[in-house]
Amino acid sequence: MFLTKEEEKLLERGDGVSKCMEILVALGEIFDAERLIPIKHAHISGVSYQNIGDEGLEWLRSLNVKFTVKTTINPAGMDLDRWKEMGIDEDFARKQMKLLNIFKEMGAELTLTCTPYYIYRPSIGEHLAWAESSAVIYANSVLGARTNRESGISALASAVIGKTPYYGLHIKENRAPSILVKVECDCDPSILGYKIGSEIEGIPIFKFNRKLSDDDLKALGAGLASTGNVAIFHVIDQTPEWNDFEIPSEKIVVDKLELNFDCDPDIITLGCPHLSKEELIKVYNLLKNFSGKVRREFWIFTSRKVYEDLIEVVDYLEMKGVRVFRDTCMVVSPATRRFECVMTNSGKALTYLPKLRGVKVLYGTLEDCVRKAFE
Ligand SMILES: C/C(=C\C(=O)O)CCOP(=O)(O)O
Ligand code: SF4
Repeated sequence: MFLTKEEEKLLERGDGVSKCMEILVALGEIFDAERLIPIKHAHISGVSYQNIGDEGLEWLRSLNVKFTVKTTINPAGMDLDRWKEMGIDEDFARKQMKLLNIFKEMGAELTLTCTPYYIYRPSIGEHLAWAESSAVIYANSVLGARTNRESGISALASAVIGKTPYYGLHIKENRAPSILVKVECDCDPSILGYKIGSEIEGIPIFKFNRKLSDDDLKALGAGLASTGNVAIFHVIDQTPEWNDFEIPSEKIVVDKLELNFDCDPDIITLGCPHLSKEELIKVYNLLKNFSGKVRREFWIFTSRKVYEDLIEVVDYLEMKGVRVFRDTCMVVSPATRRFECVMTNSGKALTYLPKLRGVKVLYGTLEDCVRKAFE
């Protein structure tokens, strides 16, 4: 991969910046990138102390570097104000705060959400270096911005250098669909993504018989990326780049989805990815149909921005016994180990909770989840 004189000099410094350059050069060589390109925004995952532990914390501290572009970070392992209520112990909380202080000193905004696009909405064609697969696929598919599916470490290296190797989804022709998915059922987009992700190769373009909302597209992408190596999809008549390419001849038809999860939930959870304002209001409107408080643990996850923008809605949910947490989620928090069976409407959580937290899962639509909470 070609390096400018300035980029060569960064490699020769022998410090944390050189280590970040080495990571980008190694990536560039692996993927045969011709050069590095500047990025507007990096989003780093691997922020929960639960996921990176003491070694990750010490490596981060040893880098001793500063971010040179806008940098946001993924959820931590706890709500920074209500961690005791989540059942998090003091030792974990202390180490998580130490880790967040290192990110802050490096120049990250402590956004602690997997929905940075609700805070900074990238423009079409903008080059990013984002980790967090649900955010990556949303940026590429719904916004037409350009990022590869970065790891927490490669996103961090790009945040320091301000660049990323020019390969993959940064290049227009690599964003073309390779399979048409005709959807002939009124399927939950989250579960559609969850099922299709592992069944297809390449980039899907979907044909729906209805208009999908922004939240439907978010859920479809999160589900797709959780079970498959998909970082972009298109939807005919709906996503910004659907009409820039030929419609592929290869086609599958989806007319029904079968799931077989079964356990009695000791907690119901929503917000993987973090809920949008519209999704939080939807929960509010459903809860108004039930008298009294919920009868099971019901945890909702969203970003601080959405929480603060809808504080009256949050107050109502809390009055009904729902806990609305920020800064974290069931997948990356050790709080989840208190539970055995988690009910959720999120295809991504159905994938990651058993894998990363070792709990059983039960699928329900949003309406099923709210109803179950009162049973
Ligand atoms: C482990 C996760 C996030 C994190 O550690 O920040 C959740 C899954 O990450 P993906 O990038 O969606 O695989
Ligand atoms: S809520 Fe879901 S999408 Fe967001 S960080 Fe957690 S696992 Fe990832």
